[in-house]
Amino acid sequence: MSDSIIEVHDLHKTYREGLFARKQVNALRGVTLEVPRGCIFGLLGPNGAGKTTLIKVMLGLVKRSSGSGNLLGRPLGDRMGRMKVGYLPEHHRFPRHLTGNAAMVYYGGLSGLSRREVLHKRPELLERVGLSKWGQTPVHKYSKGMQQRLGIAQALLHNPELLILDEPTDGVDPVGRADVRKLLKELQQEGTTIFLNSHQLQEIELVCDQAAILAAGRVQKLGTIEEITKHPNARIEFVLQGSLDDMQYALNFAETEPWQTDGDHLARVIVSAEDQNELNRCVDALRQKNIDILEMRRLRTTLEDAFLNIVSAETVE
Ligand SMILES: Nc1ncnc2c1ncn2[C@@H]1O[C@H](COP(=O)(O)OP(=O)(O)OP(=O)(O)O)[C@@H](O)[C@H]1O
Repeated sequence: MSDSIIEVHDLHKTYREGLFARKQVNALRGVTLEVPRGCIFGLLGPNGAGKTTLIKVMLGLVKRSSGSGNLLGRPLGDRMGRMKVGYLPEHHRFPRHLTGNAAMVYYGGLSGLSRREVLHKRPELLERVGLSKWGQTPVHKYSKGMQQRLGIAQALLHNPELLILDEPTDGVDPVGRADVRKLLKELQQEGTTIFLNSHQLQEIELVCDQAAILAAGRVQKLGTIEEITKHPNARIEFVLQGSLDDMQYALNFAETEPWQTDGDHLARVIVSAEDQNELNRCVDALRQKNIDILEMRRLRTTLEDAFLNIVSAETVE
């Protein structure tokens, strides 16, 4: 049996609107991806990329136009599969008059839990999300970060195997974001798989093991964060000490970016080395000239760079 918790294959979704449904929006145009059990998976994409549509199709809240897939081993939209999912929708709003405690009972009821079951689980969950002292307070007095944490607590009420969070840190300040990250890591350690849809690239980079970049309804890139941020041409940064003339002589065969030097004995230079042989050749040439290699590191692009490259390429096409 596959150990993927989500598998979707060639998913398409076309919304039809307007008079006689003449206007069509192709929100998903052949999405294929797999999410391994136990990982924190990030879905990234610009506005309108199709992220929320993908989540809704996975949950069966929106009907797909074509394609197939399964969620927790059940066909997409199947009720049994959905029962093991905790979901925090984008822009969710709690009824303003409810207290935190009452909101938990209300949402627990929507997940099919009895009041007794909710009362049993509620103290532990509110404690986990740092809201144990706020249960009696009306939700409209909560900050945005507190509301999101309460949203996560309600999504956890029925011990889901998979937690799907649509923009969980939207509008949350840096301290609140760090709290959410810590909570997600703890949940992962306890065996929960987390599917996170976020605009916050740095959040994804800090918390996710794997990610997909979605643009214009298609997966443009999929893999571990390391794979996504790997630079196509390996760039190695050297910090060198010794005679500047000798350094430049030693590396004259290599492709380098402009040198930065202190004008005396120290230099920082970035070398493009296609493979390990070329890197070894640089190191050998430097050492033959008695140059000290103080630092050597492989440069990576940030997730933001990777994202912008992919998204701008998609816009140009
Ligand atoms: N119910 C709907 N009817 C018609 N078009 C829709 C509907 N829901 C979404 N769309 C369109 O489908 C496309 C994808 O929207 P979706 O909300 O899935 O994107 P998103 O990546 O989640 O965007 P955002 O980051 O802005 O929330 C957009 O062009 C959007 O306008």
